[in-house]
Formats: sequence, structure tokens, C-alpha cells
Amino acid sequence: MIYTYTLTPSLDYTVYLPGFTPGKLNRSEEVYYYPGGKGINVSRVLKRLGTDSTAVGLAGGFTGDYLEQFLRGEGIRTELIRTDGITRINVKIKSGQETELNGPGPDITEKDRRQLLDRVRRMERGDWLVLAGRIPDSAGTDFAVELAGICRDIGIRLAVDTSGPILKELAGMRPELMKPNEHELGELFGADIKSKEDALHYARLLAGQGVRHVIVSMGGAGALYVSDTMEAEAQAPKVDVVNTVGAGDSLVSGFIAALESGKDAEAAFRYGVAAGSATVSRSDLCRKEDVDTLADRVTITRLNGGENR
Ligand SMILES: Nc1ncnc2c1ncn2[C@@H]1O[C@H](COP(=O)(O)OP(=O)(O)OP(=O)(O)O)[C@@H](O)[C@H]1O
Ligand SMILES: O=P(O)(O)OC[C@@]1(O)O[C@H](CO)[C@@H](O)[C@@H]1O
Repeated sequence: MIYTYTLTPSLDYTVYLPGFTPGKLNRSEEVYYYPGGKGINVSRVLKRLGTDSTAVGLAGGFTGDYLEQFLRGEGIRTELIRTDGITRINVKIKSGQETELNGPGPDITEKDRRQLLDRVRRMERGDWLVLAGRIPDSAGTDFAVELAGICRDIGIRLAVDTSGPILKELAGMRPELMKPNEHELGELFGADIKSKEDALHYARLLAGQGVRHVIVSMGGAGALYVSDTMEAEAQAPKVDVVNTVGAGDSLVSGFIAALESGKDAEAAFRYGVAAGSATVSRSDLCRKEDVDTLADRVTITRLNGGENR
């Protein structure tokens, strides 16, 4: 079973307008209300790719109700703990440039924390747990580390797609997969990543710490993959960019869905990159038919002359 863990879900209010002027009234004729939060996006994309998952997380208020109903309407199992506060609304403004206004996550109580960790204790060896999105301060600094420790003890495959200082600690806990973008990778090592070579250097360091699959996403430039046995670069296919929100989540979903269907790491990497690019070309997340088509247009180059490290 695949579980996605989203401590900071959102309702993504996405607004398209020809131009956006701060300090003025800006009117839009095209708006969307999508469930959001990184783990929620992973569950939605997995479903589209034919892979079931359970979305675990926190939801509250009218936005939390909307989120839960939307996910259930798409056939996604949910285990959302109700919070007193309402689920945040993240505003995504598309006006040539992309501007995002992300609200704070919920206040996590000691009871929520216990429930979230107890749920992990009931998972089984071989399950996936995708910990994605911001981890709010209210979860406590040791929450993610405790969660990763339970995963390690049980043999749950932990996938990490979060940001901030906690990334460093999680990297040391041998997760199955980490998918930082270049910026998050730089943050993790306190480095300024300026080139693909820099990104590769730090991706190798991450893999060296015991992360089984390291994927560094680089927006329109594609992604890098590093593990003990393979290093590769993927060139993303050229697509019309409509909305990049959820591109990284789609990459994670495509990679896991492909591995779960028995594909090898290279094929899974290709499928993940295709899913990311397919999402970019739509206002909502990707569709399976587009991912399947784009997968043939992703160019994979083995690094190190194709030799294993
Ligand atoms: N402009 C683009 N053209 C084609 N593909 C893209 C573009 N931007 C992103 N992608 C695809 O999506 C993947 C993930 O993108 P990106 O590196 O922007 O993730 P991210 O920063 O984690 O995004 P988010 O946090 O919004 O989910 C890329 O590796 C690539 O395959
Ligand atoms: O504030 P966080 O948790 O870092 O990011 C949340 C978010 O921007 O990420 C998703 C796209 O990846 C969106 O659905 C959501 O609004």
C-alpha cells in the first residue's frame, strides 16, 4: 500500500489573468479550486496513473470538507484527521509569471501527532509512505525524525519531498527516495547550486548518505537521478507551460507508480519526468494518456559514460 502524508494540505485557488498589477484591482475570468498540498497531489496523480493510495493528513473547516469530498469523488481513500482551524487556501496567480501565496499549515496538537505516528506503526514492511510538503513548526522538530525512525524499524519505504532544515536530518535516516529541486538541494547542503554539475555533486553526496533513489528536479531542464547503481540525466520534453504547480509531485508519483508496476529505476525515472512535464501543460494535474505519450519524448543519458558508480 502507498500512503501519502500531507501535514499541510491546501485548497489551491488558481487564477489566470492576462496581467497582474499589485496594489490594483485585478479581475479574472478563469479560476480553479483544486485540492492541494504535495502529498494530496501525489495521491491524485497516482490515481490517474492507475495506482491506489491512501491520503493521510489533516483537514478542517469548509475547505477541509471540500478537500475530502473532492478526493473521495476521485476515488481516493482518505484518512484525514479533523483540525479546529480551516485548511489553508493557497493562491496561485498565473499572469505570464507565476506568483504563489501559501498560507501557514495547521496547528498540530499532541493528539494529532500521536495519531499520525500511530498510523505509521500500523503500516507494513514494503509499504510506501510519501512525506510531502511543509512540516509545520507545531509538529515539533522531532516529529519527522520519529516518523522516519518508525519507517526504518518496520521496513516502510519512506519517500521525502519536503523542504527546510529537517531535510538534512531525514537524509541521514536512509529514506528510499528523496526528490529535492535544485533550490532545496542547495538548502540541504548550505550551497549555491549554479550548474548541473553542482547538482550532480550534491546528489551524489545525498546518495552517499544512504538515500536509495535521489532525484533532483530542475524544472524545464529536466532532472538528475543518482543511486548506488545508476546515474542519469533526463531532458524534459518541451511542452506549453500552463501551470507548474504540482510538477514535482507528479514526478514523484510517476516514479513510484512505475516502480510499483515492476519497471526498473531508469524506466521509472523516465515515467516520473514525463508525469512532471505532462502536469506543466495543464491547469490541473497530468492525465495518464499524456504521460504515456510524453514518456517516449524524455531523453535519458547515463552519466559516467553509462558506467555504474
Ligand atoms: N517548463 C517545463 N517544461 C517541461 N517540463 C517541466 C517544466 N517545469 C517542470 N517540468 C517537469 O516537472 C518536473 C518537476 O519540476 P520542478 O523541478 O519544477 O519541481 P518542483 O520544484 O518540485 O515543483 P512543485 O514544488 O511545484 O511541485 C521536472 O523534472 C520536469 O520533468
Ligand atoms: O507550502 P508547501 O507545503 O511547501 O507547498 C504547498 C503547495 O504549494 O505545494 C503544492 C504543489 O507542489 C501545491 O498544491 C500547494 O499549494
